[in-house]
Amino acid sequence: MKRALLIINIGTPDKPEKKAVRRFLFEFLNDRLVIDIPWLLQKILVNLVIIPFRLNNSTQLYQRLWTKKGSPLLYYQSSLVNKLNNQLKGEFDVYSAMRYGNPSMKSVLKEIRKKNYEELIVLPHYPQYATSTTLSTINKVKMELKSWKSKPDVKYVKQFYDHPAFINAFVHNIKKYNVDAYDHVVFSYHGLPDRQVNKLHPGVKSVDCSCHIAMPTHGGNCYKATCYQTTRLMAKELGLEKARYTVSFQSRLSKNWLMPFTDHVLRDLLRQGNKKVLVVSPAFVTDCLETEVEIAYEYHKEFMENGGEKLQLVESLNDSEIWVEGLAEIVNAY
Ligand SMILES: C=CC1=C(C)c2cc3[nH]c(cc4nc(cc5[nH]c(cc1n2)c(C)c5CCC(=O)O)C(CCC(=O)O)=C4C)c(C)c3C=C
Ligand SMILES: [Fe+2]
Ligand SMILES: [Fe+2]
Repeated sequence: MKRALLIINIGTPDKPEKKAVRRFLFEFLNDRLVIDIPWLLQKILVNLVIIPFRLNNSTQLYQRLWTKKGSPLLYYQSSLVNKLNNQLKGEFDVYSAMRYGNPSMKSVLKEIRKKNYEELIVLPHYPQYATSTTLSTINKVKMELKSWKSKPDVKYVKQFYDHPAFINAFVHNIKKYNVDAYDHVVFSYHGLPDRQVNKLHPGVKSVDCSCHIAMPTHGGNCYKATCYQTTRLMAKELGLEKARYTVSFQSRLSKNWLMPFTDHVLRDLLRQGNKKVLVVSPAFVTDCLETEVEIAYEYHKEFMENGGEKLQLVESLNDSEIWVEGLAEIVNAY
């Protein structure tokens, strides 16, 4: 059977320059599932407030992130897809696209369409489901497919936050560091507005729910619950006691996002005398602005300037052999 696998991540600007960053932020933040407020308010807030006020700072952050090979998110995913193409030869043709920016979903799906595949597996490259990432990606695929006369059988990998292949691959990276040599481990996830998490809590607000204690019955779709579950599974594999780690959320755009915030947690840890901290970021399968700049540069700088001795980020799965094999295992089950 002719099968295609399409791996989609969030995207990155074409260049670390104002014009390209503005174009990227414009497409990203005008998504109705990302800034999920009334239409007119979104247009005013995004285009007259958030983008104008963020642009200089975001461009500087992207300049710090950029390497000779470009943006890590893009080159790691391209390299991963090349390796997967070799690994899955004869079973799948593997493609890479970005939800915002390039390679665009539209252009890659156009290429896929020409090949008349019988089956298409779509894998939004996010371990934990969220409406602003996973659902937005799935909706965009569905929208593009609407105009196809002959459609393949499409399957969506909704999330893989608890898949042993994902957990083991991250644990493999964590074990490259001597966890016992650190005073504390922080599992830092990308944050979400409380509002988006609340929508998945019928009658209960995310601040009052118990998703951080155990997977609730509605847990499959709850980003907060799946972040905590990913952490528990990794901690179990590492033999890490509860008192030795903390879950936190980073990259907030405003207040009323999931708490506790990573920068606050790091400050508190330091105040309590934890001078050596290991940071794991399992919401990202690829290193990107949020890991390389926010954690490894900004949080690192603050931590060290305030008396910390070591703040070590565990590298993400990127294009590692263990993740190539892990993804092959995940998609082969579909
Ligand atoms: C788990 C993955 C992600 C979730 C959930 C997510 C939600 C989310 N993000 C924003 C706003 C921004 N995110 C930005 C960068 C960015 N976000 C993710 C992943 C998730 N976002 C990644 C991998 C990246 C980095 C991309 C790269 O090029 O390396 C940015 C741009 C940078 C900046 O200006 O800070 C914004 C803005 C919202 C509003 C949101 C949920 C509502
Ligand atoms: Fe983000
Ligand atoms: Fe929940």
